[in-house]
Amino acid sequence: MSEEAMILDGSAKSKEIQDEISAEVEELKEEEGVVPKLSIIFVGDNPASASYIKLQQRICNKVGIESEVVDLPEEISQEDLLDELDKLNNDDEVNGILIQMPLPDHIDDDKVIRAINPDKDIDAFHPYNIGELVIDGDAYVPCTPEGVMELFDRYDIELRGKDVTVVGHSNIVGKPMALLLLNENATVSVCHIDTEDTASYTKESDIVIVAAGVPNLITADMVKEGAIVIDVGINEVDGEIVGDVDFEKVKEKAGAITPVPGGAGPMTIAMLLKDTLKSYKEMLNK
Ligand SMILES: Nc1nc(=O)c2c([nH]1)NC[C@@H]1CN(c3ccc(C(=O)N[C@@H](CCC(=O)O)C(=O)O)cc3)C=[N+]21
Repeated sequence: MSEEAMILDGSAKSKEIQDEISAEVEELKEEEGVVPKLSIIFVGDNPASASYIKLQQRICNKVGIESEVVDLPEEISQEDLLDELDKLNNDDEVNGILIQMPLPDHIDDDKVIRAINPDKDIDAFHPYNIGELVIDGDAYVPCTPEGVMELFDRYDIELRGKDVTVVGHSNIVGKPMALLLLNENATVSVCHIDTEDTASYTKESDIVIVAAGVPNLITADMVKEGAIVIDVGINEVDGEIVGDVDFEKVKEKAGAITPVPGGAGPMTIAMLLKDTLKSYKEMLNK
């Protein structure tokens, strides 16, 4: 029998990054007298969003980044939401803007996304930032795939020439993930809901990255011996948080694997902080 997979510890790496950011914020605060600020737009009262926002605010607080939640009622009109967004777009004290998803059904997500000031769009929802990613430019990258790349970097995992399969093709995870990997010269396949035989791709891959939102989607028979498996799924099953990978079985076969919780999630939050700090530094230089 093969050895168990190495656990890629997103929580530990996230703490490492938080310490680095905290030190830099402390230094900048002394020089500038102000700290970076993140504004979170929260429409409605989805409990999952509320708890995620609390987590973000706790970690912002820990590293010395100011955070505010702009709490808006579920029934807010599109126009009023755009007005609130515009206030943040034009507020010199606001460095990062995060629009908590999902938005209510009567709001046109696309209109809202296109209205974010791209310079403050730390989630990289705006087409400007996505376009820069396509040409490997210097702009914001969606936090979750950015966090996965940071995890590869901090574990010295080489991507050049590797066969990688991304399962899931959302605008905020799967697609930008594939572009980031391609920019590092990995050979990338993207599987999704209409892929006929996802296993035929994952079985041949050195690295499998899953962001589908389906518990136990990836089973041990679907991964190559020694492969690296990154689980981006966050699902609630019987009151517990689980990913998209059958973790217990897959870890017997994989070479390295991220746990849920404690894997991609904490890396996402670390990138949120990193990008808010980046915006702050860029706004100082303008
Ligand atoms: N505009 C926008 N940007 C987002 O980035 C965004 C969003 N909307 N809407 C909701 C999802 C969800 N999401 C999570 C990120 C990290 C954890 C995380 O760190 N979770 C911990 C577990 C926390 C627990 O146990 O409750 C972990 O994985 O270890 C969770 C959820 C970001 N999202």
